[in-house]
Amino acid sequence: MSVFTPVSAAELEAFLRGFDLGRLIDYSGVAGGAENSNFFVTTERGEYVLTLIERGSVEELPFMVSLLDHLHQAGLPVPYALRDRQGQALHRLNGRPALLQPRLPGCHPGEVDASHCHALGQMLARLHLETEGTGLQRRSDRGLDWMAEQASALQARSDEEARILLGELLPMVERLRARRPALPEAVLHADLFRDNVLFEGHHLTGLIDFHNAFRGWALYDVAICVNDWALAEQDGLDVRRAEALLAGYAAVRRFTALEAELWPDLLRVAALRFWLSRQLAAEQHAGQSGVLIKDPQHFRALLVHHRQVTVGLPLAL
Ligand SMILES: Nc1ncnc2c1ncn2[C@@H]1O[C@H](COP(=O)(O)OP(=O)(O)OP(=O)(O)O)[C@@H](O)[C@H]1O
Ligand SMILES: N[C@@H](CCO)C(=O)O
Repeated sequence: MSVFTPVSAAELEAFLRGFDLGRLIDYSGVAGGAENSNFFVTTERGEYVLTLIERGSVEELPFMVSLLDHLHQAGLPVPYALRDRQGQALHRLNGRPALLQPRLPGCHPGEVDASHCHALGQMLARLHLETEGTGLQRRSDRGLDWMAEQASALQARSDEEARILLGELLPMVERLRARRPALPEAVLHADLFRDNVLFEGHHLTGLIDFHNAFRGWALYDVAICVNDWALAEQDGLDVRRAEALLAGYAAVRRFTALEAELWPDLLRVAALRFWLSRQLAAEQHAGQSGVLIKDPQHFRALLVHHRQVTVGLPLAL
């Protein structure tokens, strides 16, 4: 499991006394996360998730709190920071910034089908429409500049096949950095993998883990989702699931011609970002027990497949 910072029952009871949630009944560390320490907490009033933030700067947290308040008020199924008796949303526990949020119902879909993908596409487009006009601003610490730097560094310590692949990708990253195309922008979740979405059957009940959210190209978020939700058994994309996700999205927000043109590049950029971050995490946590390491090679294989992109964006006629 991935609990980097332990919390004792006495520490949690003291923390909860600041809220109006009744007494602690039970709690347990959550095994699923790879970046933060999470605990499921049951009190006399209900079920909650306590998160201790392990990465990123504290100055960025008010952005996430405001974003989740905004989305919650707009009716999207997201968690949001519960306020204590003093009205405070952000706390500290055991030396870490801490948030307490309601626990959402549902679970991560085991087997993903086209209907899950369609629902996800619709919800992603709603997220973008709800945030495109807000003043919520945050830059990603894993944007194109970071990718260019990390891809060059990885190239220098890789085998020949990876060096060739990175050699193809770096000029594309540089082109996008130089061109800065006028793609539609919104606040992106930027990490909406299957383990950050909850379903009850085919009903989407939760989007969680907004720690990577930032303002950027909406299409990049779509690409991140397609790379995970439409992944085929053999590393390429499953066309049915990819098309269902894109159709769900396009039913709520139409794609533009420029988005259709840059779609193959955005799919590659989205895969590169997670190859690089997984590679760094794998090197950083090598040999440590109890830390969930996600496979970087998976995205490298997907990038080989993405040399030829066969799924296009649906454009309204
Ligand atoms: N509000 C919530 N409601 C229900 N379950 C939640 C909630 N927040 C977190 N979880 C559960 O805890 C797990 C880990 O949470 P989260 O994805 O936020 O952790 P993380 O370390 O930031 O993860 P990641 O691996 O995506 O970086 C989730 O997969 C989910 O099962
Ligand atoms: N969802 C990410 C981890 C968190 O950024 C991955 O699968 O690599």
